[in-house]
Formats: sequence, C-alpha cells, structure tokens
Amino acid sequence: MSQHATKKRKLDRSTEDYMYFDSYSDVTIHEEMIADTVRTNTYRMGIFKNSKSIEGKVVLDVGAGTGVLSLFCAQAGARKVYAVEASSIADQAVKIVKLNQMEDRIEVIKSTLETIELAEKVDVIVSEWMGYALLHESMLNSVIFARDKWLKPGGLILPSRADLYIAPINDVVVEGRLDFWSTVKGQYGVDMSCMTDFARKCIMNKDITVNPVTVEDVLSHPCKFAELDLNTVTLEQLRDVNGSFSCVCFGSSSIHAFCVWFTVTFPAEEKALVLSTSPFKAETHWKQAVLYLDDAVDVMQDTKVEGEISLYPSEENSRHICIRVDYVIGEQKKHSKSFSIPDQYLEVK
Ligand SMILES: C[S@@+](CC[C@H](N)C(=O)[O-])C[C@H]1O[C@@H](n2cnc3c(N)ncnc32)[C@H](O)[C@@H]1O
Repeated sequence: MSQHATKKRKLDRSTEDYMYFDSYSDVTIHEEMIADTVRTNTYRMGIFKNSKSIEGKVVLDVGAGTGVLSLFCAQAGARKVYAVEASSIADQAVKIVKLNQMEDRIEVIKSTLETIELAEKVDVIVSEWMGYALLHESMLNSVIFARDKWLKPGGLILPSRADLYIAPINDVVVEGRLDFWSTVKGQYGVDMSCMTDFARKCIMNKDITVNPVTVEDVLSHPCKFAELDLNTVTLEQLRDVNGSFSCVCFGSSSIHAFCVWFTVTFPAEEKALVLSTSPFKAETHWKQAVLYLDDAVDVMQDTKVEGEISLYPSEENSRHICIRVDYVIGEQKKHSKSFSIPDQYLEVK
C-alpha cells in the first residue's frame, strides 16, 4: 500500500456520537437553521396550527438546539416543555429561554435523549431531525426512541410523516466542466481534450453531493418512492428505506444524475402543512441530494427511467447515509451504483 493510501475504519458508537454532537456545538449550523425561513416558519406554523393539542399539555423537544421549537410550543400554550439537547449549544438554549421569560415552563436538559429520566410521560413530541436526503445523521432513531418510551398513547408527533422523492436531472454546470477541456486548445494552443474522461471520473463519482437543483434541471415529474409514518415507523425499517420509481422524461436532454429530496408533514385540522425541500419549491438549507451517474445518458421525450432506490446507514459510521440506485434508462441495460456522504474523519492514514 502506498504511503498516501487511505482506508476506512468502523467508528465505535461513542466516537460517532462525540463527532456528531460536536458538530452542533458551533454557532454556524444553528445560524444556518434559524436563518432558513422556510424551515423555521413552517415549524412555527405547524406548531401553532396544532395549538389545541398543545395548550396546557406537556411537550418533549427532541434535540432542542437553541430551543427555538420549545419556545414556539410554549408560545402555543404548552404547560411544560422538556428541551433535550446533548451538545453544548444547550447552554445557549438556557440563556434564550431566560431572555424570553419562559424558564417556568421550559426545562432545558443537557443530555442525550436516550439517557434522560423525565418525571412524566408527554402529550406531544416535537423534533427537527431531518438530515441531507432525509436520513443522514440517523436522528430519527432518537425520535422513535422518545416516542416508544415517553409519548402517551395517542400522543402527537410533529411533524408526523415524511416522504422521499427522486427525479432524473440534467446538470449544466457539470456539462460545462466536462466540455471545458475541449476548449483549452482554442485558448492556449494545447490540446487537453483527453482530460474529459478524467474529469468525468472525478466529478461523477460515488459521493452524495448536496447541491441546489433548479426547476429547469429536473427532467421528469417527481416520483415518490417511500413514506414514513412517524407514529408507527420502527428502527428496523430505518435500516433500509427503499422503494421503486418510474419516471417519464419531458424532452430531449442528457441525464447526469438523480436528485433525491424529501417533505415532512404537520397534521392540521383543515389542511396539513408541508415542509418541502423540492427543487420546485423555495430553497432550504437541505438543498437536494445529487447522485451522479458514471456517464451522461441522452434521453428524448417519453424515455422511461425506472429502478429501485435504497437508503441505509453506512457501515463505517451509522449516522452517515448511503444510497444505492439500480436503474434502467430507456433501452439501456440495468445499472447499479452506490453512493455515500464523503467524510474526511472516516479516513485513517
Ligand atoms: C437539526 S438540529 C435542530 C435544532 C433545533 N431543534 C432547531 O430546530 O433549530 C438537531 C439537534 O438535535 C440534537 N440532538 C440530536 N440527537 C440528539 C439526542 N439523541 N439527544 C439529544 N440531542 C440530540 C443535536 O445536537 C442538534 O442540536
């Protein structure tokens, strides 16, 4: 093995958790989340629309961060909110609760959810647990743990459902980067066109890329491939969230990648409220997960794109998501490709 070779090792659970909670102890991630007005306003509305179920009730906020959702619940009339946060951002949540004069109703508990002892069961669980491609971070496991241990029978979970979508996309930026190497000769008199293959291998690799995808990039109607009911989903089911898809292309183009995104839904008396990370909606900090094919594939109007997709935790770090797509485009034979979130911490020199 060369001096520069790297290999991946499996991290133990406590190292995974240390790295994970450490990533939430800095201001940047909380700034990004609070500044994401689509996210934060939809949670705010989702909580207020359920105020009849919250008024005078006990709420558990799983992963409270700065305490923003706990404060929304207190403003919606909760009698008591347990704001559980494992990272050191909990110290800031204490200050924010005090600043808003809610210390009589919100109790910040600086601990992992899995190790807390509460004096009572709760009527409502609220949590913002979604990661890239919905399941990155595996935080939904903690919400399920909380539901099974602390939620009263018939209690409310906000949000209460999640849906996953896929669509083929064209990526003009990647197209431009690949074409670039054929333009070098015209500019400098040196032919670098043979770099195109190398560039394709580097760019269209096995990393899950998090990019904002625009409506114009999307080549078919979205296809829903999985839905999770938070009232019933089990830890076992989260080990492999999968489904099939079948899309029909709008017109002539090249498919460079699949794009995956999610919605979560808040129940409401009249119309349920949806927080969407779709490329057809306003951008959120989750953007979209982009999975590049090995090669671009030309398609025409009505070309069928079908397959199966599966999301599962990485073997090296159970908080990291992997995605496998088995797909057929038009008359092509079946292809399979597995993707993972790139992580410098998993590489040991
Ligand atoms: C996506 S952030 C959401 C923060 C906040 N609720 C908000 O909406 O701005 C998730 C937070 O949950 C915390 N968290 C994740 N899993 C947890 C667990 N098992 N126990 C306690 N805190 C947890 C993380 O440290 C992080 O601060």
